[in-house]
Amino acid sequence: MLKIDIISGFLGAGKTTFIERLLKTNLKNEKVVLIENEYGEVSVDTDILKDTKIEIRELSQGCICCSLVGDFSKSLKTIIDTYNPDRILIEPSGVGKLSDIIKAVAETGLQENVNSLVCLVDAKKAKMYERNFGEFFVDQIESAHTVILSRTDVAKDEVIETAVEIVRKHNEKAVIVTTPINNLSDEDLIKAYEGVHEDLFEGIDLDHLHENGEECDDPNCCCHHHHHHDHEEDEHEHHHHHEEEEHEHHHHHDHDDDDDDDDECCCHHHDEEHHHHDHHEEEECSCHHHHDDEECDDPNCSCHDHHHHHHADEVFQSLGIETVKKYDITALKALLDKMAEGEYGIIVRSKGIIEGTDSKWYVFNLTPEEVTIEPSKAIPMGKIVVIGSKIDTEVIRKLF
Ligand SMILES: Nc1nc2c(ncn2[C@@H]2O[C@H](COP(=O)(O)OP(=O)(O)OP(=O)(O)O)[C@@H](O)[C@H]2O)c(=O)[nH]1
Repeated sequence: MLKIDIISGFLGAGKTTFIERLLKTNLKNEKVVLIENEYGEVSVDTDILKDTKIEIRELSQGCICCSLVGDFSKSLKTIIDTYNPDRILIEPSGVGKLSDIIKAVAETGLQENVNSLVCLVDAKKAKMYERNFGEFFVDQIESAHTVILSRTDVAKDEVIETAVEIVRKHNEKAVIVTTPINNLSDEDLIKAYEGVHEDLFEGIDLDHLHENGEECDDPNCCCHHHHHHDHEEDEHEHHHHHEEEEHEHHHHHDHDDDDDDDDECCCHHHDEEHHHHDHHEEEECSCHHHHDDEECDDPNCSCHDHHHHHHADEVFQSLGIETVKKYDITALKALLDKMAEGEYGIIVRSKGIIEGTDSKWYVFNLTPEEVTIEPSKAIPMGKIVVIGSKIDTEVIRKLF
C-alpha cells in the first residue's frame, strides 16, 4: 500500500537534510515521489535534492493548506496515477501548520495512506522559536507523531534537555529522537519515524473537510483567509534521474558552538525603544519578539495564544532572487553573518546556491546565528531566498 510521510518542521529545522538521509539509505530501493511546498518565490531545495533518484513535484508560491488545496489534491492523484509510487514524501513549508497539511491530505481521501507525521525541531533554537513563532512551531509539534531533534550533534546536553521538555510540554505521546540521525542505523531510524498508529490523527479536527479539494462554499472557512499578496499559483514538475553520487557535506559552524544559550537569538537583540515600538505599533497581530526570558505581562500578546490563525504571509516576508552575479565568498560570509546577527531585521532563514568570483559554486544556509557555506554543484542560474519577520525586502535585495 502507498505510504505517505509528512515531514514538517520550522524554517531551517533540517527537513531537507533528514529527507536526503532517508533517500540515500532507508528509501533508496523504493519508488519515491517528493512533494515540496517551499515558502519563497524561488525553490532551492529541488536543486539540493536533485542528485537523488526521485521524482520531485514542487508546489510553490502558495500554501498547501489554503490556496493550493485544489492543486494539491489533483497533484496527489496525478502522482499516484503516473508513477504508482511506493511512497510519497510531503515536505510542507517551514511555516506550514502540520495540522492544516494533515487536513489537506485527508481531504483527498488518502488518510488511510498516511504512514508518519514527523516534525524536525532545531534543538538549539526550540526555546526561541517557541516564544517568537509559537503559532507555527507549536502546531507542528502538537500534530507530530515523531519529533526528531536536529543539531543534537552540536548542542550541549542541557540545551537538548530543554528542547525535549518543550516538545513534551506540547506533545505527551510523540516519539522523540535525540540521537543525531547520522548515528542511527537505517533500521532504527525507520522504526523511530514510521509507525502506523490508530491514533495518528488524534486531536486533529478532521470534521471540517472539503470533498476532494473542491471549491469551498463556506465563506467563514479558513481556506478563504488568503494571503495578502496573491502570487500566481504554479506547479512545476521536475524529473531527476541522476546517478546517485555521494554528496559531501562540510559543516563550517562559524559561530561559537559553546555558546549554547541559543535563546539569545538575533530576535532578542532589540533595544528597549524598538521593543516598545513593536508592542505599540502592532495593528492586529502581535507576533513580536520578547527579548529575554521575562514573563510577558500583555494579556493580548500572541505569546499566550498559540492557536489563533495566521497565515504565514501575515507574519513572514519572503524574498526570492535569481542572480547571475558572482559573489566574493568572504564578503558574502560577512554579509550573511550580519544578517544572522539581526543587523537587517529578523531574518529567520536564508539559503541559496550561487557562483563565487572564483567560478566555483557554493550553497549557503542561514538560520538565526548560524551561517554555513559549502561547495555545491553548478545550477543553471544562481538562486537566493531570504525569509524574515518585519524585514525590508528591498533593503535586503540591494545587499545581495
Ligand atoms: N549540525 C547540524 N546541522 C544541521 C542538522 N540538520 C540540519 N542542519 C543544517 O541546518 C541547515 C538547514 O537545514 P535544512 O535541512 O535545509 O532545513 P529545512 O528544514 O529543510 O529548511 P527550509 O526548507 O528552508 O525550511 C543546513 O545548513 C543543514 O546542514 C543537524 O542535525 N546538525
